[in-house]
Amino acid sequence: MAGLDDVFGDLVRSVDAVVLFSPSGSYYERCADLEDLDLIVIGTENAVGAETFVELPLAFDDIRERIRFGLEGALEQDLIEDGDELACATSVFSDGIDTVSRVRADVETRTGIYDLFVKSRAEPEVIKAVLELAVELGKKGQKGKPVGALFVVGDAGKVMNKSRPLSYNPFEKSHVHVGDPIVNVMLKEFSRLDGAFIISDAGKIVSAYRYLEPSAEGVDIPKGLGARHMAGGAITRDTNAITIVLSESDGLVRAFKAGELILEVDPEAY
Ligand SMILES: Nc1ncnc2c1ncn2[C@@H]1O[C@H](COP(=O)(O)OP(=O)(O)OP(=O)(O)O)[C@@H](O)[C@H]1O
Ligand SMILES: [Mn+2]
Repeated sequence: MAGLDDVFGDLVRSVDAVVLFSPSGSYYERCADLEDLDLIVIGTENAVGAETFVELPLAFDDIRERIRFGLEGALEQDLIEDGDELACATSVFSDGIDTVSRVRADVETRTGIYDLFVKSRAEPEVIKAVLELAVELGKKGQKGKPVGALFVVGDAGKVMNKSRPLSYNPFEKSHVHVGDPIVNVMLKEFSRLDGAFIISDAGKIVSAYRYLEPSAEGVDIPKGLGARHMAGGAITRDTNAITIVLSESDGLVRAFKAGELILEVDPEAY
């Protein structure tokens, strides 16, 4: 007679590594005792002090995104290899780990999402802060109305050369940075007006109200989107900046790098 282990055991049979997403301390301890198995912890912070850790810039509500991002990071850090079979344990319904997925590491399906944070010119914390701001802005809108915004992050000198002012720059003589709560309020306020925000590698707000004039050819953008996304994509081919774009029309937040659409998230899902 077959037991449950015979059926579900296949999920974890002869995997190359166990990947724990934000485990509790006791869960991690239990797994650390498993013999002959590589153990990788992935999460927004290394709360259990794991030896082998991959940082997530966001908690990623969508499980597939969470696992995909985490595994891209693990591949990037050479913790796993193409073709490795992995037992990924994460929480879906509760706070604790309640789900195991068997996933095959595949370099072909790499989206560049990990690259976006870790291998861009701008600091990962700056990109993370701008992404969080765009998600927050997308969630709440501006006084209840949907709002669009375009943030160009990194390589600011070159971006300034490929853009022109639409209005006076309220950040002209200031030395303020993204992530600072007061600055975030200001950015939200200014997002009602036209143009792009230009942010330096270190997160300094260089300018608001910039009209981007990239010389790069148009890039592929999803149907229904227009000039904001086209310019936002193209400037990343022209410069080493990345862009984070909140769409007023469909409410999604997108990130572009090197002319490619890398990330698409629904603010409502966070
Ligand atoms: N080249 C540009 N540089 C900076 N901002 C731009 C540029 N082109 C358009 N925008 C801004 O984007 C706004 C919306 O333009 P448009 O509707 O064509 O873009 P979109 O890609 O469809 O974005 P959305 O989904 O938010 O409507 C414009 O009002 C303007 O503020
Ligand atoms: Mn539009």
